[in-house]
Parts: sequence; structure tokens; C-alpha cells
Amino acid sequence: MKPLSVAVIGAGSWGSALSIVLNSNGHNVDLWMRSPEQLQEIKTTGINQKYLKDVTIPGAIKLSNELKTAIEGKEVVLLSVPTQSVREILRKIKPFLTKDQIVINVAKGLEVHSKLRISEIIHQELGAQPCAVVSGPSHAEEASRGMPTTVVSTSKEKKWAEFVQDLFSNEYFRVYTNPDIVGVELGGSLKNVIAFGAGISDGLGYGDNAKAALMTRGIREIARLGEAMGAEISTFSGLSGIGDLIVTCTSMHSRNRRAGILIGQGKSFEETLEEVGMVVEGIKTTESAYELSKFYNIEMPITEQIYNVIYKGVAPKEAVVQLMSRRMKNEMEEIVESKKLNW
Ligand SMILES: NC(=O)c1ccc[n+]([C@@H]2O[C@H](COP(=O)([O-])OP(=O)(O)OC[C@H]3O[C@@H](n4cnc5c(N)ncnc54)[C@H](O)[C@@H]3O)[C@@H](O)[C@H]2O)c1
Ligand SMILES: O=P(O)(O)OC[C@H](O)CO
Repeated sequence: MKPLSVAVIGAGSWGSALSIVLNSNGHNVDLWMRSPEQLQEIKTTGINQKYLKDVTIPGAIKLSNELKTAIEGKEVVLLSVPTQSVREILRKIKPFLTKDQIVINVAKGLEVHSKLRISEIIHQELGAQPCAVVSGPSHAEEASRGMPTTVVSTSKEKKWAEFVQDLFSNEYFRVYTNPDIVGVELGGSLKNVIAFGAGISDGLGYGDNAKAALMTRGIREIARLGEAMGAEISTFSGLSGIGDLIVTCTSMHSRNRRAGILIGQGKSFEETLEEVGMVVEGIKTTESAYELSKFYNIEMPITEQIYNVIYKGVAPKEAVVQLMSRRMKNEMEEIVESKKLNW
């Protein structure tokens, strides 16, 4: 692919890391951030200390805190702000956007008040605009250092998913396409809820057995909700399903897991968010996931207990007791019922 001009909106850890990936692919990157102090710091030190310390931001990446300059004339606009800020940012960039620019979202979450996926928010705010989504197991701390990473690109239109595949792919960053935009977005969003729970389990001092249980039963409940919402079930055994769940539940880099660990250790939510210092998407997405599970009448016991811890003040240990003392079940209950197996 010939070098393109890309505006990256949001210089948190992921926006910074993806700017580095795109820059290493020869693209011309403008990295926008809202804070003039952050811009000054990166200009002076070459380091984005709060969000991606120990990694140098290449000088070829243009730093900006003017949205108009960052966006105008760019071929690609990549959104890397927390889910709950996406709508606000879209409203701010809309006056500078033209209909030939592709908007790529890399955030993973569901909007709290609407419970919408981010591509749906983009469609609501921008109407007919080329749009794609990147998701999958990818921590900024690794991708920014050129460590092997695989992700998925999706879009309602195959050509845009393939465009994103070409834009990002290189010898350490491999992009698969997936036509299932609903599944890819839900997988990336809902895994944060389970990862927060896996962190709580670690913080309580529970072990690998507990985490394996949360991951295995967690992906089942994500897939149940996903299927009810129109996703392809097989997406949840792919990179933006089990792949992202594994990395987020096990990685020392995960903000969701780290936040869960602190909660499990008894810290308050205020202390936890202060200490993590970056967005913990799973907290707000838990509320959307819980409400969606009620709306679609889907059993999501792990999500429900995490919801109880976050929003009802239930003690993490008590939430685990509640999970472990549920009615006895057949692991394949849905299959036995749907296939009417005589078992
Ligand atoms: N960090 C990762 O490794 C990683 C990997 C894949 C996906 N993601 C997803 O990318 C999204 C961003 O995550 P992150 O880790 O970069 O977050 P972060 O907390 O590191 O950075 C968020 C950035 O957005 C900015 N921001 C917040 N609200 C804003 C607003 N209203 N207007 C403008 N800027 C605003 C912050 O100043 C910050 O620069 C999340 O949805 C996350 O799940 C992160
Ligand atoms: O650090 P987390 O928990 O926000 O997760 C980051 C990515 O989504 C992992 O794929």
C-alpha cells in the first residue's frame, strides 16, 4: 500500500502504539491529543509518560492538539478514545470530515446510556461514512515494541475491512478480516467485563483454576448474548472472542485485570481508577452488558455478579460464593435443549 495520511485521535496508550505501528509502515501520522501539557511533554522528551512510558514516539509522528488541522485532508481518521467519549469526539470532528475519509474505531466497549456498539454510534452521528473497526488481543505495551500481534478488522463493507488489513499489516502486526461486525465488537467489549472479574479473582488470592473457570464460562455467556444480538457464534472462538479474553484475563498489561486485582484486594473504586490511571472499559460496559442480558433474557451469571460488585456494593468474596452455589448444571445445557437430546 502506498503511504497514506492518517489522523490518530487520542494519544492514550493504544492511540500512541498504533501511531508507532502506522509510522513504521511508512504512513504519515498526525497524533491528536486534547492536552497541551501532554503535547509539550512528548515534544520535549519523546515519551508519553502517563500512557506508554519507556517507548519513544518517533519524531516523524506529528503531534497536534488542534482537531481541524489533525483531520483536514487526511485519508484515514482513527479514533482511539474511551468508548464513553466516542460520541462527543465524533460531534467535534464532524465539521472537519469529508465523506471520502474512512473512520476506524479501535475502542472496545458499549455506550452506557444507549448500549450501542461503537460502529452504531458512528453511523448515528456521521451517517454514510466509510467505517471499520479493529479489535483482538493487542496490548499497546507489546505492539508498540514490535512484538508479534494479531488483530481483526471488520466493517459492513468487505473493501474497508481489507483496506484496514493492508494499512496496518507488517511483519509483526498481522490483521485478519472478519465479516461479523456485531460479533467482533461484542467480543472486544464484553471480554473486558470478564477480565475485570478475573482480576478480582487474582486479587482475592484465588488461583489458576478459578481463572480458567471464569474464562471458559465467561466466553460461553458472551457468546450466548452475542448470538441473541445477531453475531456469528464462531467469532467468539476467534481473535476478538477467546483470543482477546485470554490476553486480557492473563496479561500484566491489562488495565481491566489490574483494576479487578485492586478491587479484589479491597481498594475502593476511586483508589483503583486513580492507581490504574487509564481507562478501564469493563466497568461501564458491565452495566450495558447486564442490561442487555436482561433485555434479551440471557443468563449471564458472571456478568451479573460483577455488576453486583460494581453497582450494588456486594463484596467480591460473596459474589464468588454466589457463583459457586448456583443450581447444579449440565455444561452443555443449551446444546442438550436446542438439539432436544435425550440425555
Ligand atoms: N491500551 C491498549 O493496549 C488497548 C488495546 C486495544 C484496544 N484498546 C482500547 O482503546 C481505547 C482507548 O484505550 P487506551 O488504553 O488508549 O486508553 P487510555 O486511558 O490510555 O487513553 C485514553 C485517551 O483518550 C483521551 N480522552 C479521554 N476522554 C477524551 C475526550 N472526551 N476527548 C478527547 N480525548 C479523550 C485521554 O486523554 C487519553 O489520551 C479503549 O476502548 C481500549 O479498550 C486499548
Ligand atoms: O488493557 P485492557 O484491559 O484495556 O485491554 C487492552 C486490550 O483490549 C487487550 O486486547
